[in-house]
Formats: sequence, C-alpha cells, structure tokens
Amino acid sequence: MISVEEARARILAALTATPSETVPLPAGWGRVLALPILARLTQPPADVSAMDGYAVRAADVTEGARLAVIGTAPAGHPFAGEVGAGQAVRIFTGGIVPFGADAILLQEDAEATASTVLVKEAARPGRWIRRRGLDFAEGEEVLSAGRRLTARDIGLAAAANTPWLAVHRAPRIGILATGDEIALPGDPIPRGGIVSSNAHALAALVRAGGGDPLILPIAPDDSQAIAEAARAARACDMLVTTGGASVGDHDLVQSALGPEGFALDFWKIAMRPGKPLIWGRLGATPVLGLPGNPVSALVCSVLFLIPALDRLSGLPGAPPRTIRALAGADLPENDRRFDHLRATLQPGPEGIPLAIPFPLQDSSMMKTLARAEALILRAPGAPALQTGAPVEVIPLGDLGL
Ligand SMILES: Nc1nc2c(c(=O)[nH]1)N[C@H]1C(S)=C(S)[C@@H](COP(=O)(O)OP(=O)(O)OC[C@H]3O[C@@H](n4cnc5c(N)ncnc54)[C@H](O)[C@@H]3O)O[C@H]1N2
Ligand code: MOO
Repeated sequence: MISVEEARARILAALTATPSETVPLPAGWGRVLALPILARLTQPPADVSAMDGYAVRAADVTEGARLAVIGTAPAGHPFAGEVGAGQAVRIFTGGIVPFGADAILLQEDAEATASTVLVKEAARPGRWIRRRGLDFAEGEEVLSAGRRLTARDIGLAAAANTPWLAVHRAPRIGILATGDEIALPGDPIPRGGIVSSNAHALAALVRAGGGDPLILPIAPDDSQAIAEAARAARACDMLVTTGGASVGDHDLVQSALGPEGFALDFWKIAMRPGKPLIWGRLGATPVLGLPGNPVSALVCSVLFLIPALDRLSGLPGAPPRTIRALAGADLPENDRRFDHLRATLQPGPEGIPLAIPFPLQDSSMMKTLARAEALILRAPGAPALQTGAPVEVIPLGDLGL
C-alpha cells in the first residue's frame, strides 16, 4: 500500500494538459487559459468623468462662482472644443474630459440655469476624473496562461477587446461502472441488485471539476464486456472505472484490461475509505479504477480525481484545500490507513467550526455522504483526540460537490 501523498503525486506526474482550442468569450468560463490575454487597447482610452456634472477648471470653481456652459460631453460623444477660464462643459459619467478642464464639478454641487451653472462647492484638480489607462494599458498582460477563468475574468478579457480565448479543452472523462448487480436509475433491477449511483455522482463531480463526462454502458462482471467497454473509452483523456477493484473473484477490472495492454502503476492506498484504488494506463489513456463502494469512490475522487481533472485542464493539480476545525466528538486512535470521516460542520468557539463525525462511517452509506459538509482527516497513526481538539478537515462545499 502506498500513501495518499505518493498516490496523488504519481497520478499527477502521469498527466499532461489537454491541447488548447479557441472558444468565444462566454464559452471560456471555468476553462484554463492556454495563452495569456494581452490588452488590445488602453482602458479608459482617455481621461473620462467618473460622475455626472460639469467639466471645469478647478481654479475657477470657488463657492458662488458662475460658469458659462459652452457644450455637452456625454459618453461616446466627446466635446470638440476647449474649456476656457470661467467656462464649463456639461459632462456625463464616462464622457471624455474636454481639453482645458482638470476637474469635474458634481451636478449635486451645482445649480444650473439655461446656459450657466452656479458653483455651490469648490472643486480640486483631478477630482472625479478617471485617468487614461487607470485600469490597464494596451499590450499589458491582463490574464496569465494557466488561470481558470471566472466570470470576472471573462469581463476583463472582453474589456481588453479580446473576442476569442485560447483555453485547454475540457478533459473528456469516460465513466465505466462495472458489476452484475447494478442497473442504471430507472432500468429494471436484477434480483439482489442495486442502482448504480456511482456513474451519475462521478459525472456530476467531473462537471464540477471542469471536465466533460461520458457515461459508458454498465459492464457486467465479465472480462470480455469490461474490455470492450474500456476500448470505447480510448478516445477519452482519462477512463474512470468503479467497482471490481478489490480482491474478490468477481473483481475483474485489472484482469480484464490486462490483455488490452493495461499497464498498472499502483494498486492499493493506505487510506479509508478507498483502499483498493487502481492507477495505470490503457495505451495512451490513463485509467483510474475507483472502488465500487459509493463513499469510497467519492472520497477517492475528492483526493485524486479532482486534482487529476485540474492537471488535465491545464492547472498544476493540488491536494484539496483543508481548514482548521475542532473535533465535535471523541476520536479513537487511528491505524495505519489515512482516514476520512464524514462530518457536519457547526459554528464553534472563536469562529472555528466544530466538525461532528457521523457515528456510522460505513462506505456504502450515501445518505451520510450527501449530508456531510466536510471530511475529517485522520493521519496514519494519529493519536486519540478528545472533543474540542483541533483537526484538519476538507470542506466539501468548496468543491461544488
Ligand atoms: N477480502 C477483501 N474484501 C474486500 C476488500 C479487501 O481488502 N479484502 N476491500 C473492501 C473495500 S475497502 C472496498 S472499498 C471494496 C471495493 O470493492 P470493489 O472495487 O471490487 O467493488 P465491488 O466489489 O464491485 O463493489 C463494492 C460495493 O459497491 C457497490 N457498487 C459497485 N458499483 C456500484 C455503483 N456503480 N453504484 C453503487 N454501488 C456500487 C457494490 O454493489 C458493492 O456493494 O471491497 C471490499 N472488499
Ligand atoms: O477502502 Mo473501502 O472503501 O474502506 O470500503
């Protein structure tokens, strides 16, 4: 058995980013930039007003002064002339500050007549003027390659006049559930069978991680069928299987893929739940063989599949973020497998959350997985802890799961 850290390192080391493709701006959300975005213009393009009011010479704007209004400068319609001594130009937010003016008099600080304006409050030079290039300058790198694009980044790219983005293709992930006993939701369930929850949970998780899931038909516990289904996934950036990872006579993933050219890197991690995880390669396609128990499959996905998706998407791939919490119950000494306890979070003392583990941690229990808000981390050999002791937890809400 290898450690969680080593397993993640080996998975990440075997993966490279998908090639880049060019997409229109709205399709770039959540993708990772393959090329930096350089501003194609300066923003703002000139000195502009930040307020509705009057473009003035600050020296003229003393309380009680009256200025002649000689024109208007709405946004998009610059005033062609120059503001001279004792003069003002009616201006609106975003309007270009006319030549000669060095401040904006707020309209709330002025009283207008048909052709003049009375100053009610003095102005300072530069007041309410957004300088040319305040936001960014032409040629400046506004977004770096390797960044996962947020809605705000899309806005910035648009402002920089970039209609297209070079982003890494969303990794295509084949999902293969195996087992004689499982049926897709809504299909007839064989005697003694169960519904396959893993494929759909994994597809949703792949989406949350920026990937493009492809749910393959369920393969029965039959080497031929598993091999055939896996062949269909060769065009994917990664194949994820669930079930058949353990040591039982019907746990066939490794033996079925062997004749197809499967090269195993490692099998079995010192962790709970999820010990019998398989990692290897089928030709060029990396294969992550998750255990069949639904909680094991999902916990392994948090620890390994999400970082793998990050790596395929163009990011380095990192362990899930952890936060400090306080044990919400006494915790026994841990054995040599890294444990991940499903827990709820409650507000605790001094803003530190209380992580309350579910009393039953069986790896088949979906309800507690769905209700869990965090996984309490228990390192191999961790000593017993009393309620209130500090613990590290992975908050699940962060991951969009
Ligand atoms: N003698 C041993 N038995 C087991 C060991 C072991 O070390 N020695 N490990 C246990 C652990 S830990 C795990 S985890 C499981 C993993 O088993 P497999 O990956 O081979 O999974 P299966 O046996 O196919 O199924 C396990 C369990 O999960 C259910 N399942 C399977 N697929 C799905 C699905 N798509 N959706 C929902 N549930 C699914 C399946 O019905 C089984 O109940 O092995 C232990 N055994
Ligand atoms: O590794 Mo298993 O996931 O404990 O049930």
